[in-house]
This record gives sequence, structure tokens and C-alpha cells, in this order.
Amino acid sequence: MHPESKAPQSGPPHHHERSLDGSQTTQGSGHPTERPSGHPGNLPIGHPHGHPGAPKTLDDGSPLCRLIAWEVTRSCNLACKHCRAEAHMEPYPGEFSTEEAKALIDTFPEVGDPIIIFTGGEPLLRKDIFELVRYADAKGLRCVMAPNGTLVTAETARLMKDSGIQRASISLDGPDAASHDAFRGVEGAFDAAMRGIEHLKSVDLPFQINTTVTRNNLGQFKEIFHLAEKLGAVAWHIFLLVPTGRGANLGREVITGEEYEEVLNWFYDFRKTTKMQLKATCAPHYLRILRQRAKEEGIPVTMDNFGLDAVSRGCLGGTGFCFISHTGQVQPCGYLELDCGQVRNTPFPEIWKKSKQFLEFRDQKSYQGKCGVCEYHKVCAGCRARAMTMNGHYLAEEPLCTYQPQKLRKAD
Ligand code: HEM
Ligand SMILES: C[C@H]1O[C@@H](n2cnc3c(N)ncnc32)[C@H](O)[C@@H]1O
Ligand code: MET
Ligand code: SF4
Repeated sequence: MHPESKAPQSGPPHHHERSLDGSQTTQGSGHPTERPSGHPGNLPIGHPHGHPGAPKTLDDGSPLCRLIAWEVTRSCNLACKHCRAEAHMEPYPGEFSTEEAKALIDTFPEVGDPIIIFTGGEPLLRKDIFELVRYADAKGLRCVMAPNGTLVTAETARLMKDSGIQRASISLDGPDAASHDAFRGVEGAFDAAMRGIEHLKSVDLPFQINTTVTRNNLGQFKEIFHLAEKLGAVAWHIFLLVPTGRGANLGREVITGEEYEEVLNWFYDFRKTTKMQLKATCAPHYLRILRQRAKEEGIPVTMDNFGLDAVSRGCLGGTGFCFISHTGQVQPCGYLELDCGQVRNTPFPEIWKKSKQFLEFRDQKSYQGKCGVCEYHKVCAGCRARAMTMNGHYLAEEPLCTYQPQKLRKAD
């Protein structure tokens, strides 16, 4: 049984548009109700920053690509209120054939030794998904998958494990069925994800919980943390809402800069109480806050004390991470639909090395406003997706940062 069986059975009435298999159920648009940097010691998927002694850059001096989130399909059986992809169940035109997908995989080793996140949409809806994972695994690539959990059965969990998936992420946006299902747009999503997690455990496949933080679940943040721990997750990654895709309609769900500081300070404190790896994605200021707090506490920011957080950067878009869409568009991340190149026209490694926007992301001088002069730039860089959607340009300053860089203070 999942540990939240005590959760209240009666929640607000929800209008669900789909059932878990993607078929239409009730009508209506759905009320707006509610809805790693891993630590090296225990990261079964290996060390995303390379092995000691390994080259630190590609041969042309470009940074190594540590992680690729590849949207293998955009189709999805859920209807999350915040979905950046506005994903729906119907097939999307222009998705990669098996042969095209394999040819793309062939190019991944040329940008370093990246971890490949098979994401979506719902990756398990792709018929050849295990063939692709097997193919990538056989090339020595570290493969992880980001299913929403509802389609993880005894059989698919076994296939995930056998094809070479080293870790799965399951999204939980609420600590109970009422809140999670309302946000994910489908009744039964929570219970199905809980069953999915049990199947992953049965085949010994480590999993992490991904949670999108919104105004609505802010009050349940600690409960979700405790649930992730109770379930046995190896990591908890939080994603702070980016108002894009369906999320663009959730402006009021975006928390303020001050609330942001508070959440990330909690996050810093949670670190000390858990074995789970905690990672703040789309929350680049976390690494600034970590440094500020560590300084106050007199703790040096070393790998021994903070794992990969000691050497990582808040926003890795275009510097250590990139996203490849279901049609082959390369983007800094999934939340920023910026065309940095199309892998059908230009080989992926060339895009990684030469894309105009990626070169801009690698140079602080390109950044505008506070981010351009901030002494924490190297560990933060602001969320480029929120800069775009909230401040109108992908190089604008992070809209939800309360920090005043020293250079600007002196100028006052
Ligand atoms: C091991 C260390 C890991 C690091 C350093 C890491 C880092 C990142 C980064 C930088 C992003 C992009 C955030 C953005 O778009 O701005 C990201 C996104 C994501 N990560 Fe991780 N990650 C790690 C492990 C994992 C694992 C093991 C999984 C899943 C099994 C995972 C699932 C995801 C997903 C689904 C996304 C969002 C991609 C999208 O749909 O747009 N991550 N991660
Ligand atoms: C990979 C993670 O990205 C989350 N996700 C999907 N859309 C958005 C958005 N607009 N903002 C933030 N996170 C989002 C998913 O809920 C999943 O947990
Ligand atoms: N569908 C998966 C999830 O919800 C991953 C992609 S979300 C855009 O976690
Ligand atoms: S957030 Fe993920 S699970 Fe939800 S609709 Fe989008 S792709 Fe599907």
C-alpha cells in the first residue's frame, strides 16, 4: 500500500478530461482547481561531471554536454495543467522513426559522455522505446527515463530494467490523490503512479521524484518531501513552474521571488535531514542560496560537503544540458522553445558546439540586467525560460531573483 492511504477521500470536484489510457472521459476544459546534482557516492547512473582525469572540454574547447533530455514522443496520457508541452494523447506529426532516432543516438557520444533522459510526453507510449534504450545502452550511454508513472506495470518495469534504464523519475505534484490528480488532469493518476513505483521497486530500479512547485502546492511542500522519502526515492528534484505551454495560463500559480527564497532555504535545510539527493531544477538561485547559507554556517562548499552542488551551475541550459524536442529541435531546455538548431538539418554535435544561442549562454557578457553583472553568475545564470516568458528575452535577468549583485549595490 502506498503510504498516503490515509489521504482524504473527498476533495474538491475535479473535471477530468481523460482516463489513464488517454481516452476521453468527462467533458469540459477542467477547472483551475488545484491541482541531480546527485552526490557522487550514491549515484548509480554515474558521475555526470565525468571521471577524474577525463577531459574537461571537447576537442574544440566547447563544454562537455552532461545531460540530454530527449523528448522521444510528445504524446501523453495525462493532461497536466502546467505541461510545457501541452501534451495530448493523439499522435504528433514529425516524430522520429526508429532509424532516425538511432542515427541521432549515434551522435551523442561526440559531445562527451552525456546521461540521456528519455522524456516526453510519456516516453512509454513510444512503441520502440525499449529498442532505443537498448541501442543507447549498448553504446555505453547512461540512460534514464522520465515516465509519469501511470504506465509503469510489472511488465514495463521489467523491460525498463532489462533494456538498461538506470534510474526513472516519477512526477508527484501533490502528496495525495486529490491534489495530484487535480493538477495532472486525470483521476487515478496518483494511485497509478504509486503502483508504478512499487513495480520499479520490485525490479530494483532506482527512482527519483520530480515535483513542480506552484502556489497551490507550496503548503504541501514538506508533505511531498516526506512522501518521497517514505517511498524510498533516491532523489527529489524540484522544478519551479515556468509559465509556458499550458503553464502559461497559470500565472497566478507562479510564486514570488520572496517565496522562492523561502522554499530554497527550506530545501537547503532538508538536505541535512535526508539521504535523498536533493536537486533544484529551474531554480538556479538555489546554488547562490546554498553558498550564502554555507558561508553563514562556516562550511566550505566542497564536493565532500555538498556533492555535485559544489561544482554545478543553476541553469545548465546550453552549457552542460540541452533538450531535443519530438521533432528534433535543439533547445537549451524543455521550458524554453528557442530554436538552437534542427538535428534533421545539422548534426547534433555541431549544434552543441556552434549554436549562436548556446555560445551566448556560455558568455556572461551576453546576459542582461542583474544576471550580466552578478558575482554568482557562474553558479546560477538565472532561469532563461522564465527570463523569456516573463521578461521578454532569453538573456534578460531572472525575474524571480531577489538578490542585488554587489556591482549594482556599489553603483547605488
Ligand atoms: C544525475 C544528475 C542529474 C542532473 C544534474 C540533472 C539535471 C537536469 C537539468 C539541468 C535539467 C534541465 C532543467 C531545465 O530544463 O532547465 C533537467 C531536467 C530534467 N531532468 Fe534531470 N538531472 C539529473 C538526473 C535526472 C534523472 C536521473 C532523471 C530521470 C530519470 C532526470 C529527469 C529530468 C527530466 C524529466 C527533466 C526535464 C526535461 C524536460 O522534460 O524538459 N534527471 N535535469
Ligand atoms: C520533468 C518535469 O517537468 C515538469 N514540468 C512540465 N511542465 C512544466 C512547466 N511548465 N514548468 C515547470 N515544470 C514543468 C513535469 O511535471 C516533470 O515533473
Ligand atoms: N511526462 C513526464 C512527467 O510528467 C516527463 C515530461 S513532463 C513535460 O514527468
Ligand atoms: S507534464 Fe508530463 S505527464 Fe503531464 S501532460 Fe505533460 S508530458 Fe504528460
